[in-house]
Amino acid sequence: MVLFGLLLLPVLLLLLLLYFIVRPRPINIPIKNRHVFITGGSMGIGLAIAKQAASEGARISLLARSVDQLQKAKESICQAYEVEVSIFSADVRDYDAVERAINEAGSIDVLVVNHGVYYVEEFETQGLDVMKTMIDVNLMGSFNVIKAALPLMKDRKDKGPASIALMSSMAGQVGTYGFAAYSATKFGLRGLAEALQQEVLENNIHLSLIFPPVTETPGFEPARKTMPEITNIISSTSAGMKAEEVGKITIQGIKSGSFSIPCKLDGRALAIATAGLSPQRCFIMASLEVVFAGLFRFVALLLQWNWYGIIEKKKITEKKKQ
Ligand SMILES: NC(=O)C1=CN([C@@H]2O[C@H](COP(=O)(O)OP(=O)(O)OC[C@H]3O[C@@H](n4cnc5c(N)ncnc54)[C@H](OP(=O)(O)O)[C@@H]3O)[C@@H](O)[C@H]2O)C=CC1
Ligand SMILES: CCCCCCCCCCCCCCCC(=O)[C@@H](N)CO
Repeated sequence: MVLFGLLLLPVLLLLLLLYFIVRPRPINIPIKNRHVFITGGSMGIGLAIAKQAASEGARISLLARSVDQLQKAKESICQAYEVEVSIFSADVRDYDAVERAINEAGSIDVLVVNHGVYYVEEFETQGLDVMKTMIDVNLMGSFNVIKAALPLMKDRKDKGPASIALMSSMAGQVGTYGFAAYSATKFGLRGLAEALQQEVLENNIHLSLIFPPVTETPGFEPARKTMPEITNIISSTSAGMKAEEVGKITIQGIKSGSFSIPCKLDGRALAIATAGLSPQRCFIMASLEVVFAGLFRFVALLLQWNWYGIIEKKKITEKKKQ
């Protein structure tokens, strides 16, 4: 009993301390009757996020390139929910086109920067042009969207809590074989989010980063077929998800104002292992991070041991074949 009390006391003190010091402070971001603008919202994870937001009574705007696909997405949302849906065709690499679309859409309460492309291949064979495409779309495209939206977001009428949510990936927490350029873009989004949060908190704007594992989407189909076997094995460490599940978790995470939004239990462990100096609003999660950091670092080292073993074996069998 006494021993139990002695163990419990420091945990309680830690919880109490973190309850007072976590920054930014916890926040809830309402979705109902607010304007949710989603890039890459015409299919896959983006469309799933749109449907979830629509089911909770938000006004929806979708941005992507293909007008056909946007039209289909709009129809599928309007069939299921009675909400207003606007669509905008623009390439996120074209700043002027993005700015025009966003100005037409009007002040945004929740900006979901979800668009993205992924081409999976070893660094040595992947062309620089393909790498540059990923950087231009995933990273510069995200800068373009936020740059165009921020002035309007700051000027929003209701001044209620607003959100900028960026779609990263587990490959934005762990550099993964075959994902050199892609991982770089997704790690890049984290730097952007951490820095920008410090600048826009005074405007009641709150950043989120979502870290899904492999997810069944139209875009993932071709990627699955061409990815190196080692990439397939390593990325299978975390079980795949359906776009609808990621959509639900994304909206839930945004509403609860979470900075990091992992998608499953192992994702939560990975978020703790890679917490670094990122903000944490929830004192319970903050306490878990403090207590479990060492243990999850150990698990991470075991994973690296496993992955490097797999890579070594594959390279040996490849050499034997030659
Ligand atoms: N699927 C997965 O396994 C995972 C995906 N992610 C991330 O989730 C996000 C969505 O992925 P997913 O749903 O699979 O992707 P999809 O390929 O299924 O859909 C991508 C969306 O982005 C749009 N898009 C692509 N390029 C541009 C561009 N240059 N300008 C404007 N819009 C563009 C597409 O429309 P259009 O082509 O018409 O422009 C489409 O709406 C991406 O950021 C991805 O990196 C993260 C983890 C896992
Ligand atoms: C300490 C606890 C650890 C928990 C397990 C960690 C597993 C990491 C696996 C990395 C998978 C990367 C998949 C990205 C898929 C993607 O982004 C798509 N675009 C793919 O095409």
